Amino acid sequence: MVEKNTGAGLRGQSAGQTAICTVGAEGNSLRYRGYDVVELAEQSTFYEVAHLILHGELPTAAELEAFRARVDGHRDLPPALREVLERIPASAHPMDVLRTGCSFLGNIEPEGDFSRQMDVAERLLAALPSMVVYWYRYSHDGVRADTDTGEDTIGGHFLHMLHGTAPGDLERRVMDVSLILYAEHEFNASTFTARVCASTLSDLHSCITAAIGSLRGPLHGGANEAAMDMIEQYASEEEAVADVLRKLEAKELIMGFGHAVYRLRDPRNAIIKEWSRKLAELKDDPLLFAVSDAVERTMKERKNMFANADFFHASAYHYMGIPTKLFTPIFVMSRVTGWAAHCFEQRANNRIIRPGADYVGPDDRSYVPIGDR
Ligand SMILES: CC(=O)SCCNC(=O)CCNC(=O)[C@H](O)C(C)(C)COP(=O)(O)OP(=O)(O)OC[C@H]1O[C@@H](n2cnc3c(N)ncnc32)[C@H](O)[C@@H]1OP(=O)(O)O
Ligand SMILES: O=C([O-])CC(=O)C(=O)O
Repeated sequence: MVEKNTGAGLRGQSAGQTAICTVGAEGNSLRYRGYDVVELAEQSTFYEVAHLILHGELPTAAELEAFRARVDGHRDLPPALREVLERIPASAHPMDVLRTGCSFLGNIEPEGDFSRQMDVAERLLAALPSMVVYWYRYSHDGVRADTDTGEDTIGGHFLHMLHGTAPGDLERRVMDVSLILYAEHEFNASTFTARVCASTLSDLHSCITAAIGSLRGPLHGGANEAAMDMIEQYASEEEAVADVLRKLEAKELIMGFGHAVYRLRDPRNAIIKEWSRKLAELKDDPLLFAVSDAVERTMKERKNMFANADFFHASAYHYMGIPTKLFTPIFVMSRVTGWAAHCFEQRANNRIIRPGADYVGPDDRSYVPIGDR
């Protein structure tokens, strides 16, 4: 008989060291290279945080300008990549589009020597938003969207390309905060995927492509889309509460709740929740926020469970007119910084990642020729 695997999902086990990020000894806080994410979300910009994660330190004013100029200068897409994107149907999931786009870029702009790893990371940071919106606008509206938006933030660039007009200041700031919150999270599933790939000394495009595939699932990054699919069904708070209670009774998962490492709260939730509230006010459209709030209260009261980073991202993105299927790609646009930094860290002190396994299959037996079976 197979015994219950108490170490399932490697939960609670250390799989190595990192200097990039920690959720703290209590698993209740989040720090990027020592800086509290709450402080970063209040005071910094995503470009500063991306520099911190990729280059190890917050930039000086001159370093920030140089970094921004390098990244912004990489937004355009080569014609061969545009052709590939134009062939992908509107029915595709944009996470699959990013997976293909990232992989294709690895063919036409290969990393080659690892000394080019930072160039590749900065190129991907700039190109992924252009890639996903270029495909979206072409496949859905027949428009070849201009990658030259003149926007000086990555979130602003994404919204401008998507809607064809400059976003408002609130939307620009919400996108920047969202990208800060999603940038890095220690040994989560997609980052660990990237590190396993890096540990074979593979190229950075392969590591990031693998990580995109891992983030796509609804138990990880895909939860922001799954949360939206749920909350948009409810016409009132009462309807939301009744349906969540029914789901809990049926032992269904409520997407956007629970966490593999946090036990009391996800520190990112209160931040994005507040921005979602501000957007609801700005748009004079309180329903989705009220429904989300009711779901959060019900989960706390009935299950003692808290919302994770994904839950209020759903309403926040929706208020900014972002189609649901582009939610998880925004996570990619940010987390590419964390993934790349982890690959660099793995490469700097590498040993191939290859855990053991407890064998629970049949005892030894002899081969039986096919005619005798
Ligand atoms: C940015 C991010 O990636 S954050 C995560 C995003 N994912 C989600 O929101 C998906 C919904 N949540 C989940 O599926 C899980 O909470 C995960 C995947 C995040 C963590 O999984 P685990 O570490 O295995 O969860 P954990 O051990 O805390 O689960 C304990 C119990 O709570 C239940 N539970 C966990 N999450 C939920 C949920 N969202 N809704 C209802 N019940 C839940 C589990 O089924 C389990 O019940 P059991 O003891 O009867 O089997
Ligand atoms: O750490 C995790 O398991 C998931 C998560 O919150 C993240 O990747 O941001």
